[in-house]
Amino acid sequence: MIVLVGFMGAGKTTVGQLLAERLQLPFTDTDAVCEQRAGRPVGDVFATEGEEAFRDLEQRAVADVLAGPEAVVALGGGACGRPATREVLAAHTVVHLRVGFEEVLRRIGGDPLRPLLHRPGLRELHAGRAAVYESVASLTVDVDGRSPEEVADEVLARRLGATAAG
Ligand SMILES: Nc1ncnc2c1ncn2[C@@H]1O[C@H](COP(=O)(O)OP(=O)(O)O)[C@@H](O)[C@H]1O
Ligand SMILES: O=C(O)C1=C[C@@H](OP(=O)(O)O)[C@@H](O)[C@H](O)C1
Ligand SMILES: [Mg+2]
Repeated sequence: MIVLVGFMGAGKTTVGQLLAERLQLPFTDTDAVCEQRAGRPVGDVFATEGEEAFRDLEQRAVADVLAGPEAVVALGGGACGRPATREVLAAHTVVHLRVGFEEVLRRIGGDPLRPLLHRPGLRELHAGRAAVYESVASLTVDVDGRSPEEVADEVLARRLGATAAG
């Protein structure tokens, strides 16, 4: 598996789709799996059942997807908060798409569909999560100011380089 982690707006979903096309692998987004299982959008689950209920649903979705057939997988930005998820990730190639806080605001500052964006303390959440992403990542790619294609190219070049080096 190639698993993409990083903060909201890093481009996990966008770059994941590109990578899957280039590698001719299926693409799975764990938010989409959660929405399918819940029968409604992520924001609705947050609003009606609360964040912890969403995290439970997300933890199960991630575990199931990572136990399935080979794919490119984009996680939701908060999925690595669960210790069980961090443990499962140890068996996979995990790429941290590292995005700066200002870039997050430029990309998705106005998006009403991401419930956490509109909470106080977003900058602190961004800073705190960076260490968590780094703790699970086999590879970190900086994405600020770069197109999805450029980011996908770098992931492929560095991943293949890492494979060739053993
Ligand atoms: N490299 C990029 N440069 C500019 N905008 C991007 C880039 N990657 C993604 N975006 C845009 O940023 C937003 C968030 O991208 P998305 O793939 O949903 O991120 P994530 O899944 O990490 O939250 C989308 O509107 C997307 O079109
Ligand atoms: O960072 C987070 O806690 C979240 C990120 C979202 O996914 P993206 O990272 O794909 O935006 C989605 O799972 C949910 O809104 C919560
Ligand atoms: Mg996404």
